[in-house]
Amino acid sequence: MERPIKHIGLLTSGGDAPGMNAAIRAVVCACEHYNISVTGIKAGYQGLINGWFTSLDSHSLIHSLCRGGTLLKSARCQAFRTQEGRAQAWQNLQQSGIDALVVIGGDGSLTGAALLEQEYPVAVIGIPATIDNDIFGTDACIGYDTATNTVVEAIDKIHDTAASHNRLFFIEVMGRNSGFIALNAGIAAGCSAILVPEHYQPVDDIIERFASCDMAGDAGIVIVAEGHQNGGIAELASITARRLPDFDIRVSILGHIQRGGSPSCADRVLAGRLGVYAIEQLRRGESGTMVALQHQLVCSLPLHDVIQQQPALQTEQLRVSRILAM
Ligand SMILES: Nc1ncnc2c1ncn2[C@@H]1O[C@H](COP(=O)(O)OP(=O)(O)O)[C@@H](O)[C@H]1O
Ligand SMILES: O=P(O)(O)OC[C@H]1O[C@](O)(COP(=O)(O)O)[C@@H](O)[C@@H]1O
Ligand SMILES: [Mg+2]
Repeated sequence: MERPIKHIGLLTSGGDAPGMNAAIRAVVCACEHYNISVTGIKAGYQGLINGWFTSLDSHSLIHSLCRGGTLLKSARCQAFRTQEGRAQAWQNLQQSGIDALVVIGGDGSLTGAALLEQEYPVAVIGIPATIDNDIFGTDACIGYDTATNTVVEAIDKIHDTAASHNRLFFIEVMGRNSGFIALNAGIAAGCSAILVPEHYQPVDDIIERFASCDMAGDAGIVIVAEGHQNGGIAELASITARRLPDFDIRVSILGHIQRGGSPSCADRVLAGRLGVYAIEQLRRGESGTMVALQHQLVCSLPLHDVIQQQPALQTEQLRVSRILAM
């Protein structure tokens, strides 16, 4: 039984991710298709609390598909973590006549969405978007494919100079608590070693790996997720330098270039499919769920299941990464 959703609110929250604009566009196009009006909420939950609302239509989103970042802007908002903050958010939704909220964001944003849905009578649906790819229940999050490609391109370039100078590079990539970027970019860029937060690998393993290679005359790249468990990347490099004095070692932190840029084809298509499906699920009366991709098909699952679990790195991929490391 379809329920009459007439007016939705839409926001992007947490770290921006390439493809968020494509998701905004998909939601707006689906709403126009199904005669639902859309209010854009600026700067995530901060704008929801402060009432930073704006109208959105598909004409205002021409050319947005190829742009990184988010036209709605994003934020990390402490106030939404409090009951008072969420009460204010609910009041603003009610005053604007919004009967469903679509949240595009990462694991934190989806946690906030689940709480709001639990506490107040408003339909809420989540769309997974984070370069970290650390959301349970979906094969991919919007932004991850683009970010990983950005990392691979950057490492390929560093590899050129590393090889020319016979240097060993430690390259830090994003991933506060998750190693998806490091693992997959590490495989794709042919890194010598991959350090991820999920699996502790002692520094000794890295040192042993290079010491046994007689590497003073060759290049090597160690890719390190920022959340890895061996201290900072600078410390990692300096321990290695002390133990392998013949090696010419450099550190490179890729930083926020990983979050920007035009979204890949895969991210645009994912955003399009999930955006449309989110509106169709709301029309079917669904709430408190996240739309997802599983085995190449769109589906949805309860937000509570999503936020209580962490997606695991596949052991098969870890094994492959070790076999392919040179
Ligand atoms: N436990 C929580 N309760 C309520 N709101 C939360 C919670 N965790 C995160 N949020 C909200 O979601 C926002 C984005 O979360 P964050 O973890 O920074 O990014 P992401 O959604 O990309 O993982 C936070 O700034 C906060 O407003
Ligand atoms: O830009 P900020 O606020 O410093 O955040 C950096 C963090 O955001 C991310 O890029 C994305 O994380 P979220 O999707 O959880 O926001 C992390 O990889 C990184 O640790
Ligand atoms: Mg997150």
